[in-house]
Amino acid sequence: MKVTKTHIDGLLILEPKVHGDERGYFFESYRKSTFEDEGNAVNFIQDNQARSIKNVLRGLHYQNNPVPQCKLLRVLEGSIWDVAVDIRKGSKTYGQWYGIELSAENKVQFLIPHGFAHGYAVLSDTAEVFYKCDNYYSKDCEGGLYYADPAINIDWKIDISKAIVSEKDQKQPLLKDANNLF
Ligand SMILES: Cc1cn([C@H]2C[C@H](O)[C@@H](COP(=O)(O)OP(=O)(O)O[C@H]3O[C@@H](C)C(=O)[C@@H](O)[C@H]3O)O2)c(=O)[nH]c1=O
Repeated sequence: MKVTKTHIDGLLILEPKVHGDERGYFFESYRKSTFEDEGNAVNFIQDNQARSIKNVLRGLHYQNNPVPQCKLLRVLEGSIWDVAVDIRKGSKTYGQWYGIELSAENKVQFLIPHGFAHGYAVLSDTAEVFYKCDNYYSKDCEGGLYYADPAINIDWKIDISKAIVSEKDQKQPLLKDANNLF
């Protein structure tokens, strides 16, 4: 697994070594020691899978303390533009976002630690997204930010006027009004 750091501390890009042959391919999709080697030991305890159609935009979401979630994202079918926003108060990159295309074809994975809001937009006709989490889902601790907050100014790589967004996500607060950040 090739691990690349981004300019935002803690966000990692992972690229598995794919062994191709006449049968198809094989790769290790998860190896715990990868994160230990990075000094970032994570104990994943929940897996999620979501299917979406083109232009669906999910997010921005995070979970508050005491159950923050570290997420390891990958795409099983199609492609998405995956975005993490640094919401760690005091971080030198607070309020900044990082985006990366994850697809079934490129097999890239994205590690989003505690202290980030996360969302993605679907670029392909359909996309099947799979992610591991290090804490269980807690409805009571859900937090969110408005995906089109001008202060964050995310380029979602889709026509935002065509974005398909849940009712909940249309009403998420702006970063300046969110009072439960990290
Ligand atoms: C996230 C989650 C949702 N649910 C339920 C709640 C609800 O009835 C239904 C759909 O939930 P949502 O609308 O919140 O699903 P979704 O908008 O896909 O939420 C996800 O968005 C991405 C961007 C993330 O980062 C994830 O952590 C998660 O928040 O599934 C669970 O049972 N377990 C879970 O872990």
